[in-house]
Amino acid sequence: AFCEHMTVIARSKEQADELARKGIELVGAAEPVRTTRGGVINFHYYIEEVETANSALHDFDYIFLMVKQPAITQELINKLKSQMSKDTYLISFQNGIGHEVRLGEELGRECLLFAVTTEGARRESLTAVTHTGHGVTYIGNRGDSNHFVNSTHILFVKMLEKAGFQTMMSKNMDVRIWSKLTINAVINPLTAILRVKNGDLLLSAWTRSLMNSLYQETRMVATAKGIILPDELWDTLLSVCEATSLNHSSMLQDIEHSRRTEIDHINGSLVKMANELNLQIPTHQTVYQLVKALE
Ligand SMILES: NC(=O)C1=CN([C@@H]2O[C@H](COP(=O)(O)OP(=O)(O)OC[C@H]3O[C@@H](n4cnc5c(N)ncnc54)[C@H](OP(=O)(O)O)[C@@H]3O)[C@@H](O)[C@H]2O)C=CC1
Ligand SMILES: CC(C)(CO)C(=O)C(=O)O
Repeated sequence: AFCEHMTVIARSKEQADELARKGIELVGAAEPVRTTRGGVINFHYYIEEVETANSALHDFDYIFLMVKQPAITQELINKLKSQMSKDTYLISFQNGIGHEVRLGEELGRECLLFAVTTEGARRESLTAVTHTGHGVTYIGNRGDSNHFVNSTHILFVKMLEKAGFQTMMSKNMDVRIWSKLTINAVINPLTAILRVKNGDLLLSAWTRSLMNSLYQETRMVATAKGIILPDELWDTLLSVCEATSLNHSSMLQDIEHSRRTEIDHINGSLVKMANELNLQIPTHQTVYQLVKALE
């Protein structure tokens, strides 16, 4: 990226040391790319030794929170709090729903921005990552859009653009979060349960019918929550399946690698909301239980 200083916080000391030695390698790029820009990127690590090892971290303008929802532990939230000044913004990149309420309660809504992205990335090793697909990233806050007057955000978006990420500020983040939630709540559990690629869901009338039930049930919950989803969302969902037809969805990959999935924050959140609203969403309930059983 084109910023003065960047700190990457890795999971372990081993990873941070490897990154400091080798830089980040972008696999599959036209030309070999390694981010070893001396003095610009620092690599730190999280966990046990964190308090002493990283005690110098502070004064970030923006923190990109790019972990899966189950990784947002209380410990991580406390750590984030300790690294934020009154001028720091935290940008939360998670799929699903639930994190926005929790982070808002813990960190305060005024310092929070949300990102919904269709960029694709996959970590290949401790230091290598593949950019699996170009997309668009929308960034904004939820509810009222006052923060958008902030000119620093405009510069920040320009910086992301310059680094090759198509980025836009959005005043409509609730709808964007819910639209992405709908797409993930349909494609992810079905591909994980059936162990098929995204495009395979389109090949059978049975899977299409399951997709449509999940879709209609999500719309029902969204409407009850006051979220007006776009009319064309079903067509968008089918296009995403086509455009990513050869992909293993992130949930299928998690199941294939025996990792915890984000099901609790995707279909699980919808089931919880439906229960609170006294709505029946049996297809979500069933896929939720099946993915939990697979986990
Ligand atoms: N990948 C993609 O293409 C897209 C992802 N998203 C969303 O973005 C979020 C992140 O996804 P993704 O990048 O794929 O997830 P990954 O799990 O692949 O990557 C997250 C990384 O964060 C590390 N990590 C977890 N906890 C900590 C911590 N406390 N300190 C430091 N590092 C930590 C993990 O380390 P370790 O592996 O060692 O646990 C892992 O390497 C998810 O909510 C996903 O749904 C949205 C759109 C596209
Ligand atoms: C849109 C989709 C389903 C693409 O694979 C995705 O976001 C995921 O795998 O989590």
